[in-house]
Amino acid sequence: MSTTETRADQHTPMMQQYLRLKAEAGPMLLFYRMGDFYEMFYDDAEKASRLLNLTLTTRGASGGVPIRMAGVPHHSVEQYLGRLVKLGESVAICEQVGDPAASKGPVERRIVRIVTPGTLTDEALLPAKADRAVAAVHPGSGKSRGSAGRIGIAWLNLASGEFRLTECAPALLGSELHRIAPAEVILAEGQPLPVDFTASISPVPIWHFESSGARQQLLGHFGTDSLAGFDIEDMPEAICAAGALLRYVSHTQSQALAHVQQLSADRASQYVLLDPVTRRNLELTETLRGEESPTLFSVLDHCQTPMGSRLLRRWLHHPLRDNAPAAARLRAIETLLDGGDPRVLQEALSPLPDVERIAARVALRSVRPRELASLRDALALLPGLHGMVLQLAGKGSMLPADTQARLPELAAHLAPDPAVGELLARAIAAEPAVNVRDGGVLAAGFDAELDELRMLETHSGDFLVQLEKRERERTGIANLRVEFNRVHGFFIEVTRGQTDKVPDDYRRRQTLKNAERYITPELKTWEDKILSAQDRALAREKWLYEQVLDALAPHVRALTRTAAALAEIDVLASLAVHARTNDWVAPELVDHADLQIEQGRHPVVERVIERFTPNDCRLSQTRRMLLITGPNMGGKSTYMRQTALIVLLARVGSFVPARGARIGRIDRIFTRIGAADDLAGGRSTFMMEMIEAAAILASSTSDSLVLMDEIGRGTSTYDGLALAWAIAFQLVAQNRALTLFATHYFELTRLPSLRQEVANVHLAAAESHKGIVFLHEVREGPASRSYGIQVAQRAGVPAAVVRMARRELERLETQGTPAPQMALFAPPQDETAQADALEQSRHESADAVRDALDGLDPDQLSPREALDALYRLKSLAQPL
Ligand SMILES: Nc1ncnc2c1ncn2[C@@H]1O[C@H](COP(=O)(O)OP(=O)(O)OP(=O)(O)O)[C@@H](O)[C@H]1O
Repeated sequence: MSTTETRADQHTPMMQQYLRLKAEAGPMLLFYRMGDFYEMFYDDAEKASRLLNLTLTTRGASGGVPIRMAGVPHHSVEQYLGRLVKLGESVAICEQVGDPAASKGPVERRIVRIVTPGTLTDEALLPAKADRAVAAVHPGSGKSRGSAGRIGIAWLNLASGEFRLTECAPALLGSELHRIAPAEVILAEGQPLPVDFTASISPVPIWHFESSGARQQLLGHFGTDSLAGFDIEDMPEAICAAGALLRYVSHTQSQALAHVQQLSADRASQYVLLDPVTRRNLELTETLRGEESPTLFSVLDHCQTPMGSRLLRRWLHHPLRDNAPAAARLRAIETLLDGGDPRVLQEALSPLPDVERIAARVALRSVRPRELASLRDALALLPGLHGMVLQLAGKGSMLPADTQARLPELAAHLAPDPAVGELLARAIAAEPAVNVRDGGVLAAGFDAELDELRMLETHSGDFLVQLEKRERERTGIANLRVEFNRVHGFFIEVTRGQTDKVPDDYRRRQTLKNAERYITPELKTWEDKILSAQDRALAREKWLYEQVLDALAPHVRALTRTAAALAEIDVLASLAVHARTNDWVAPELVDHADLQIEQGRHPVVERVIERFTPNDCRLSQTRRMLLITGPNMGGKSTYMRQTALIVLLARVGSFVPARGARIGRIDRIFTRIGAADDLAGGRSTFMMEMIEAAAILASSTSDSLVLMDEIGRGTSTYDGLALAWAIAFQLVAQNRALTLFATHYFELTRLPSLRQEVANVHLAAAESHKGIVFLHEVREGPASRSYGIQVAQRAGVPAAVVRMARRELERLETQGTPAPQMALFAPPQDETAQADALEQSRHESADAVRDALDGLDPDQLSPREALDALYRLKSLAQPL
């Protein structure tokens, strides 16, 4: 029976309290604190026992039905929470807040924290090197002026305080979500996410997205009268999303979100657009197999701090369209390299803790004593680091003054108000305890009252020794002992044979088998004093800790800025070190969407291959497409990917693996590489290929970089060839995109004779007596042959099969090119004849379609058969 089916008055008072809290928690799991455990009941118990492999038990009964129960010990709760959020679950944590001694019924309990996959701030639950944002998506009503068809997105990274918003066309929602990569997405109830994206979905009432309420939420949080100062007024749908998001996140935290102090807009024109497929194909932060390395991020990440690693990850996913900010980063890296060895800077950064997340937890008042101690130690190191960065910036001053401003700007944030460091140095013990409740967190000398209470404790040892000595003398009992245990407190223990010597003022406290335990008025008075001193010391420490947090609160913003500067310096140093060790160069950033790469290499493959062959790549207004031919395994994909990665790195503001590079303003990078089945989505490899090609044709511009690898190979030769030809033609003639087009269809190498912006290049291979040798060199002109059979031979295909293939190839080659292909690629002057032939075949195919339709009964078809029929009809309708 589920909780809702049982009448509330059938329950014990405790269960009534539980059900009330459970109603508040809604669909989330409720962790209900009972003593040393968090218990779950009913359906929650069942679900948690399944997800966490807990033992399912029962506790009492309600209306004759046993109540199912499962629990986790409170000391290991973080570990269980970690597992649940990984599974996409949210948990409401309910604690005892009342005083057990003072309460008549069950102790008062309250939900004090809600843990959701996108609102984590606890170090134990967060990945160190990746952000975990929560986003709200608001498919606009179109009611707001000028926002028809726009989708509003807002996202918040609670562990750093970063709060942003943007708007996009519905077609770009997938790209935007993959860029932002939230762990959790908030949507209005009943509204599905209109794109394919894996995240935990949290529905909220639809009115949370309502415009004026959402604005009020934001104004209330930021304490402003208008949103004008944020420069976001042109994004009405995104403002609705931001309001709903802030409401949701505030609800999950028991504290105000004091560190969320800015709301800024991301505009589409800021970044080079990467669609989800391209992000995946280029293996920026995850390999195609879903592993963490080797990726562009894994080879570049020499960051010393987790905040640096997180920023580098963000940079790689946000290449910049404008030259100025990317150039500023480049100049900073150059300056670091000119100034000496950037590894010295890395050494100075390495002891630093995660200041960004510590600052956020200060704001959320959940910071732990040891984090404050590490913040204190970090602040003490900052003056040295500040001097070092300024000195490096000064040394590298060979460069023009305006372009190297980034380092001094960052250095300025490394000198926060000294009051913070001083406060922490005075307040926090050198090595504080893990939890404030354990005591020993505040430093000696910070508070006179605490010192006095602690003094009482310290002197208690002396007092007990004195007392024991005195009592032995007074009673003549030589083995009398004064001791303490948690249950009975202080006592004087006398062995059984000596009890007749005990004076009258001894009161019996406990009888053991061989001894009696007593208390005396003197010991009792002292015990009261000491125990209350301990309690008071703990309470005082707790209070003082809160005072320290209050005093730190106004500095959170500055600390966050310091953290951001540290992270950026860390990333710049990491890129500088990588550039120096791998012989990378600074690219020149230019305005036109041109690419000139001299002796470029693949940043990841060059790390795993002993002798990587560098290659040039030139694409410009007059040379817009390279048709790349060459044998399988010849290096076509590597060449294309390295070109895209070099462009991306340059747009990020990093050095690049090449001897020289001039990279222009690119608006988007598109890739159609490799085969990706979407069996779950019911789409075949060929279908996926065409969907991706359609997207590229629809959106690429003359400023886009397009990589097309073997388009059309997933279908019959003629279909594939025809499609590849038409797509290549369209890309160069209409889209005018900068395109690398790798193909096995030699017929395509005729395209340059029709369009002068297209050039043939090939990956060279040579045949020796041992078989084919791949040279991996890109040379002008088309490949002379495909070497498919030689590659198969090298791959270990049986000799008999290879022999048979050779014979078959010879036969095909002597037969010459089949006729339909000639017709297909006839030069444009044959257009009239072609038009007649087309007209004729149209009539024929219309008849064939009609016949086929007559034979179909839609009610009798399975979805699969319907799809097959649709394909058949489509191919019939295609004029031959
Ligand atoms: N420039 C290079 N220098 C050295 N080795 C290279 C180079 N380019 C590629 N290789 C090596 O050759 C292998 C095959 O490269 P790649 O996958 O790019 O070939 P391909 O032409 O795209 O093959 P296919 O047509 O079968 O997809 C790579 O795994 C890499 O080890």
